[in-house]
Amino acid sequence: MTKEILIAPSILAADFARLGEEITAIDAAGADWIHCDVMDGHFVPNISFGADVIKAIRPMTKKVFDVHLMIAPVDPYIEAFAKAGADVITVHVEAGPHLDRSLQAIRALGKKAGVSLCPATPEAVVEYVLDRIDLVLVMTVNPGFGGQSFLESQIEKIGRIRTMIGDRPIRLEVDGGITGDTAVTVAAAGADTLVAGSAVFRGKNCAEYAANIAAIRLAAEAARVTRLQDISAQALRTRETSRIR
Ligand SMILES: O=C(CO)[C@H](O)[C@H](O)COP(=O)(O)O
Repeated sequence: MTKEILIAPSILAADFARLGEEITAIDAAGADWIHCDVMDGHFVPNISFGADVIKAIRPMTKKVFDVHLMIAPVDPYIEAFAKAGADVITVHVEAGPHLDRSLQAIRALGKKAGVSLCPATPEAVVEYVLDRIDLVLVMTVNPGFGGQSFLESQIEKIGRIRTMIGDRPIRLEVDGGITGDTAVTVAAAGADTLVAGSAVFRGKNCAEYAANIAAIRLAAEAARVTRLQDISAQALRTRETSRIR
């Protein structure tokens, strides 16, 4: 069953010159998590910020810091991000070399562990780490830049991972091109945690950030409820059919 929708604004789209104020603003605007995109110019073709920046902004909010590491190698840096104040640390399947080892290292530091898949990566790998993770992050754009268009090709993958997760306490997060419209699509497919950069920070101030977050949440929550009702109705129909036979 999908959990209630969480909205995680990506600070990649924030005004870096006023990063502290931007964190305070999205906190007040109703962000559930703060999504931090760490890029190394090697695993992805862009450089964003590192552990020192996360440490500097950590005191600005009590909200969960959801740290998405788009870096390779990743293992030598996991501890630095844990110490900087990350609550959830997500690593890429493609970053290697040993995904299982990276996930164990994150949990050994007392943090929640996430695994992320680029758009062209099949989901089968998730099955082998289900007991090591708290989150799966499906990239709905190729990682590296904000403001890209949502890739429809990921919708079925989201649905298959939802089925794979079942009732486990694992969040299913999506990242890239999330707007009010695509929020409906991903929540209908089973996503419960939505990262949004441009669609939140295109606002000019806290009130506009709040309106943008609320619009995405409302759209996604309605789709989630419809999805759950459809599943219940289908289960009921299956029970009725088997009773009649
Ligand atoms: O991880 C990312 C890119 O690698 C960004 O978080 C993602 O693209 C969100 O930005 P937007 O909502 O503007 O698409």
